[in-house]
Amino acid sequence: MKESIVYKRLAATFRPYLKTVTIILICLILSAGLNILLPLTSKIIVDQGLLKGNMQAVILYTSAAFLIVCLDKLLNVCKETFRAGLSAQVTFSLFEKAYLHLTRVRMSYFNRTNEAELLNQIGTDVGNVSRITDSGVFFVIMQAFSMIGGLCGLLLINWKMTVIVLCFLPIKYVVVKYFVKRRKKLVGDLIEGSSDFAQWFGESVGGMKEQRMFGLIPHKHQQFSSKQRRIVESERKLSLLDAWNIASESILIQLLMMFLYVVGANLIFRLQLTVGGIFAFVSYSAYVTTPVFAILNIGYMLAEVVPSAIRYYQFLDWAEEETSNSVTPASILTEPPFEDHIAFHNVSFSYTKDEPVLPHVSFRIARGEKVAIIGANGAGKSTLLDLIMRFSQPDQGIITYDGIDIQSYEIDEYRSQIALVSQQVYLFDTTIFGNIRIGTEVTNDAIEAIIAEVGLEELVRNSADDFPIGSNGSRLSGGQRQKIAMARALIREAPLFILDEVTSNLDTAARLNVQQLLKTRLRDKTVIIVTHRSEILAHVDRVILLENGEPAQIGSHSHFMTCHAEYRGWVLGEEEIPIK
Ligand SMILES: Nc1ncnc2c1ncn2[C@@H]1O[C@H](COP(=O)(O)OP(=O)(O)OP(=O)(O)O)[C@@H](O)[C@H]1O
Repeated sequence: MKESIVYKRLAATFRPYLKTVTIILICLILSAGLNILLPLTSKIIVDQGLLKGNMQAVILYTSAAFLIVCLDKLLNVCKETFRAGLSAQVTFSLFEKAYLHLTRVRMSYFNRTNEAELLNQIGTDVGNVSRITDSGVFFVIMQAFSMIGGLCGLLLINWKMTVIVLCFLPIKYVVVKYFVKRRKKLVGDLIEGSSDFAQWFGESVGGMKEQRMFGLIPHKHQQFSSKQRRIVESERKLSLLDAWNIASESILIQLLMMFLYVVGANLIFRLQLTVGGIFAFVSYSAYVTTPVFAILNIGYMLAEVVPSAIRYYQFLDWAEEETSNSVTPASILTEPPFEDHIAFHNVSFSYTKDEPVLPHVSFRIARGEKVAIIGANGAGKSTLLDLIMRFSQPDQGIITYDGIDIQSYEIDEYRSQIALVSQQVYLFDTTIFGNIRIGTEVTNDAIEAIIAEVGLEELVRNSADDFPIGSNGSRLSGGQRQKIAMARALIREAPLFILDEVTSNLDTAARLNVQQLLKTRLRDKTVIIVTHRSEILAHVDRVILLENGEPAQIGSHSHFMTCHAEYRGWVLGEEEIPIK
């Protein structure tokens, strides 16, 4: 992304707050105007008051200077009030945009990025980008205004000395340019290192059990050291660079002062300049040099903002949103009635080019039908469900819902017609009731009825009403988590019910419960269930068999049990082996 585009987009960030920005600018202009008067009053106090013994002039002009300072400080408080508000609003809106984008990006985005990495990336980028509303930036703007006044003041006092001040500016330009270039590189390294560390950290914490089980801690510690060292080294270099930048700036300013005092003294000795004049000149020269330093230094500050802004805008632009339908917005339908069937028409899908997971899959499931999906590990069962859920999109072919391409439905309305219990359940850190109620407005009685049906009664009876289940249900067993996931799907009363390997953690009684549900609560619903369990397969209407890279085969459980040896193996392999 070009830097010019980044600057344009950063400028656009201020567009909704033009009124606030205008008030801040007015405060800055007034403040700069007042400040320009100060060296003049000092000059008059020295030349007209102190050197001529005129007490009246001293009192009058010191009072004027006092009033100017008071007014300036009041303006500063007013400006800060608006600037702090602006800064808070910009930070909020940048974060909100990023968060809302995350809620809409295609699910495949999360395969590439873990939570820790995401939080680090968005937090760093929003923090850095919102620095454009820092007081430092507005200070630079104010300095630009006072520079013009300062230059007029210098020319009024002595043009020869003004030339010295102006000759000094290119030297600082070259020095600052060098520092900006170095800083950009170091900040880029730091961002990359932090993001790499965050990704590693997220993954390491996620696999903490495995680290302990397989004795990986020394190896992980080594990785930690090298990744953290990269970050602290970049930070150390940045601090050092800052120190050199400040030192070079101070040295250059002092050098300029030295020249000004030597030349100024020469002019005073030849009576071409007054004593008050040299003091006023030195003050005005600071008005000219500080803004130029500050304006050039803004590049130094932007060196931190730009890499973050590039990454932030790339995230907004490149992570494609799932709401960007392939059909035209005008043809989007809001209410999928699901009165008839769901069908795959020659659907192909692959995660990586030329390696189709699902090639040319076609089938039709009528309303109320119970269909099982079976296949070896990696055959594409979960992928097929993701396509139905619109977490992924087919590369070829279409999926229809009542004869209409599912992409044509408004995505939230479409998903509201489906209740999914996925293979990897995610539960929120709230109560059991809170997890079951999620996203619905059901009564406690309805929840209690579902709890009885999925076999969670005992757990609920033995735990307090406000028992928090922990992050992702960490205080529950695998089977209990699966039952909660079942309950929260059942309560949605959606016409299409999808179960992905839900029996994996369930005991015999709970599996029979699922079988029972097919005949009771799910009797009129369309059910798609991924399972290898014979007690469930025996109760479905049809089975869709997926084999790696092959088109789907459709038949009944008894048909596959007689004609498909591998199928028989999967099913019988799932039967419990009796202990002799
Ligand atoms: N996000 C992904 N990116 C790349 N490849 C993937 C991704 N998810 C799954 N795959 C690959 O796609 C294939 C099908 O995976 P899928 O999870 O659909 O299989 P499955 O039949 O549900 O397997 P299982 O019985 O083990 O749950 C596998 O070979 C897997 O490696």
